[in-house]
Amino acid sequence: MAGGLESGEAGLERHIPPEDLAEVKRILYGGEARKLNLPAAALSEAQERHFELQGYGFEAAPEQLRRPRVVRVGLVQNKIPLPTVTAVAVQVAALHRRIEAIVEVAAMCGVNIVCFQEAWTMPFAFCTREKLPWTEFAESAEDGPTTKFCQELAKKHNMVVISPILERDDIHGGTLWNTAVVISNSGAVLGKSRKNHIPRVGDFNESTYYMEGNTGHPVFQTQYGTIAVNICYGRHHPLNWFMYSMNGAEIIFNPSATIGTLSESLWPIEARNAAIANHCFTCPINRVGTEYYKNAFTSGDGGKAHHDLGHFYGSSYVAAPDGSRTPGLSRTQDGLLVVEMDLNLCRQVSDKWNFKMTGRYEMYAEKLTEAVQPYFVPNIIKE
Ligand SMILES: NC(=O)NCCC(=O)O
Repeated sequence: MAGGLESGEAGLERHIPPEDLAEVKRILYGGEARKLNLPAAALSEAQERHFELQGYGFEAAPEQLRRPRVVRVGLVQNKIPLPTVTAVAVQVAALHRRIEAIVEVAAMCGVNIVCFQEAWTMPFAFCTREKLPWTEFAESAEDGPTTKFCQELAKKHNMVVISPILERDDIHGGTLWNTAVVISNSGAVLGKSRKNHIPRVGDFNESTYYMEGNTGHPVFQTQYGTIAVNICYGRHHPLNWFMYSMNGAEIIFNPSATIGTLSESLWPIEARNAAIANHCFTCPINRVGTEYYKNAFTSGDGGKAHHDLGHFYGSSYVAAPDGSRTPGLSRTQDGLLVVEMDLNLCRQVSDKWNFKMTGRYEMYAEKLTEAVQPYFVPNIIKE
């Protein structure tokens, strides 16, 4: 349910007495995030184009030997602009136009790396279990029309673009994957990262469509920092975040599609905890709106057949390695969140808390190797 609440933060601002608000935010959010001074032209374009624009910044302490490594990321959340019965090519074109308009504003705000929501070129139709027309939205990650479109955006705006799509892998028998394509600011395709964990919960029937990813935990060395993409349900797997971090990711994006009744109470916790545990920035992004399907589907739970998966609650935010976070974008509106961060904060927090240094990885590696064997005997001490 969307309910009447625009965002959790709006609720706090409305109901917490002004004299307590700063302390409440310190306890809940690790402090009041610094507001970015975004260009007036960008704010008015966002208003004109009907999306929310918010900007925040995270600082690091000055160092003697390293210059600040300041980067601006842009997180985009959006509704599907057309009904799901519209012709596939028309829906894709409308989404391209919508994203193009938002990315133009991101460029005005000096964004260096932009990330879109999971499967951004299509409705999140995996709940239906119907193959057509949904599999027709799948494209080549290397040279499909959406990748070409994003390459143009990247070159035009000198921006790294993370484009999560439904991938059709023609060199492997047309296999489908849920894939984030990472495009350098030069316009070159740097590579791709496939979704490792596929949900088996509620109406998220994604295993009907595509396979568990086989690209591991790649990180991408960009001009602006070392980045990785942990797609949606991978958010619930601490070891998945950890593996990207082990490969050196300083920013881990988490393009998602998830609904209020299922996960809204988990949303503020999981990515934020991953930022703390791995001394990195995390950027969870969720789509917005309710998407309706012509044919009703059931949840296999004896309940009534229905035409929608539920309300995608947006609320995209950024969490920093020191545990602080930005407010979330709206629960109901399209939005662009611009966040400036000094990546030096990652090592500074690591040197303070030493989670990487104190992690007993060799002990876990040895025991995990045993635990995944079929005849593993758990270490339980009995009387
Ligand atoms: N897209 C996706 O994996 N959704 C599953 C639900 C969730 O992870 O909250």
